[in-house]
Amino acid sequence: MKKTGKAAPKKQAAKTTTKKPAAAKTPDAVPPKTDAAPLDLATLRERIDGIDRHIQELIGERAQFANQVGKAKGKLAAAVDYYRPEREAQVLRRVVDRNDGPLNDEVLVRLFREIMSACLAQQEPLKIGYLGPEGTHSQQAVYKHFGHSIHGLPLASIEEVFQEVEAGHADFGVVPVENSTQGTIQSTLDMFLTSKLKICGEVELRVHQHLLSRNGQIEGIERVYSHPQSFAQCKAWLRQYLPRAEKIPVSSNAEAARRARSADDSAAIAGISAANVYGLKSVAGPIEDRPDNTTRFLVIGRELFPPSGNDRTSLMIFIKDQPGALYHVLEPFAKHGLSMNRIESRPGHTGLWQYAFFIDIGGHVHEEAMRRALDELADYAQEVKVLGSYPVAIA
Ligand SMILES: O=C(O)C(=O)C[C@]1(C(=O)O)C=C[C@@H](O)C=C1
Repeated sequence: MKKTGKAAPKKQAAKTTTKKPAAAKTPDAVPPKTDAAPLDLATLRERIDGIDRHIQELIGERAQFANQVGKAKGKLAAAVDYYRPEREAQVLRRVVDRNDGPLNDEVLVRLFREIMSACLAQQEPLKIGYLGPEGTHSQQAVYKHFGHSIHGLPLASIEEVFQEVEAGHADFGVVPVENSTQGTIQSTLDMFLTSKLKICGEVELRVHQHLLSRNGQIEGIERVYSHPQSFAQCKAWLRQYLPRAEKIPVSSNAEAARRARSADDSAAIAGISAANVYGLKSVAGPIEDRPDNTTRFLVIGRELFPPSGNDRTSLMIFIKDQPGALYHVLEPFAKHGLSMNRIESRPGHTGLWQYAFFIDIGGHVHEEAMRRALDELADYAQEVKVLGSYPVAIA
């Protein structure tokens, strides 16, 4: 959101107990007009100093209560046992509901996530595995979901992220599962064919790609490194501006940035955070062909968490080889008022031409409607695996 730069101060410590009208949610909402003369700079800063003192006291107080909540949970073994994604989702939804501007929902959710992240890290920071190296969009997704008070473990592959969580070396993992421009990341879905891990969260990240190079100049660029997904997201831009440059696919955008830093005639397509990590300059950006380019990531862990009130369930279903089996498998969800957001089939690795259906349904497996639907479809399914029930992504 663009700040308005208007001098009028925000209502001081406004308590908003009622839900705001929809119109007030516009990102560019300006502070209310008053007849009072604008305050001078020194007075404004004095007010800000006062508010900062107040915010700091409240954050300290909140951290103390969070610590007591931790103690009330009893003597638990590790940070992962204190983490409650369903509670975090409820806290953040309330933040969104209360938001009266001028900061937008995304900004406020980010600030509150950081506060909860710091509160939780008082016990011990969570260890989160992701597809590294540092500077990837996966790392950004980790911070968006868990805040910065965590210990990030950059790993070499999606498979390794699963392995490290399974082995208990990481508390959770964050893996990309689909992109709005490029579709499913099949290697992630395939991991669920054999993995026992549960999906315990989802993160949606607007992905902005930049062309990065050592000197920030487009002239003289002979080759471009990037992950194949990122090349595909920037196809039209590359065709227009660098049609003759060699395109070299590598394992991650961060790896592309690492290579581009060693020669002036090379560039990388990567997120802007890779520019900071690898000391590169932005030649152009954002350069993705679709401005709403978004990647959805899954948070994987070892257990299923209780409902948050607005959840999604991911299932993997093998159907019986008989007429109408897929129809009968899907019918109970419609009957019980559960909406299906996504269906995808992948070779099941169980026999020739056998397919696994990956299905996302609104609701949680601990809820009655979902339990009934799962009971009813059992007759037509060879196998049903609940991959997880988790809070729907927030802002
Ligand atoms: O409510 C809890 O169970 C807490 O531990 C507190 C808190 C928070 O800061 O609000 C911290 C970590 C949990 O993941 C959820 C919430």
